[in-house]
Amino acid sequence: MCVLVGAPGAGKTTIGNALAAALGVEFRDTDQDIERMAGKPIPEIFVDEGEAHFRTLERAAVAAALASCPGVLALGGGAILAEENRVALVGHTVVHLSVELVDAVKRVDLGAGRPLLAINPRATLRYLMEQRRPLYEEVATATVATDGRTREEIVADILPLLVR
Ligand SMILES: Nc1ncnc2c1ncn2[C@@H]1O[C@H](COP(=O)(O)OP(=O)(O)O)[C@@H](O)[C@H]1O
Ligand SMILES: O=C(O)C1=C[C@@H](OP(=O)(O)O)[C@@H](O)[C@H](O)C1
Ligand SMILES: [Mg+2]
Repeated sequence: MCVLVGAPGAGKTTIGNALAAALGVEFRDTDQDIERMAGKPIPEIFVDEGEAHFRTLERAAVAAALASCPGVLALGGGAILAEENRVALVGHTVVHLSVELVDAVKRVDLGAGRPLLAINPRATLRYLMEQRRPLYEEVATATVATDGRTREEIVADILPLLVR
């Protein structure tokens, strides 16, 4: 199993899908699992129940996804904030998809659905990325840079990192 971590806009969901397709294995994304568990989209969970409740659902989703062992698993950008999740990742192949602020801002601008970035996405992303970078590095067994690179180039970089 390969777990993808990184900042919002790093491409975890996109690259995870492409990587799983290239390998012919199952793809899971904890954000999609959380939406299914909650029966509503992530922005609504934040509005109705708050971030703390989202993080509780996220810890359950990470534990369940790791236990079910899909071929490729994308985590939400903030999943590594919980020590419980960082501990659960030990022993797995964890790839940090790194991204600099310029590309991350461009990419998150492409889509809605990230409640933490609803207001002033650039400043918020800069803060989140500074706060979290050491945690992504702590859990990662490898880092792949995504800036200015195509999905195909990134997938090609990840494939040799996977022990079969
Ligand atoms: N390497 C890339 N180059 C250009 N755009 C990308 C790349 N990877 C992802 N994207 C785009 O960036 C946006 C965010 O990607 P997403 O996979 O949702 O990131 P994450 O799950 O890490 O937040 C999407 O619109 C996606 O199509
Ligand atoms: O950075 C975060 O705290 C979050 C990132 C999102 O996932 P992506 O990193 O896939 O955008 C999603 O889990 C939620 O909006 C919270
Ligand atoms: Mg995602």
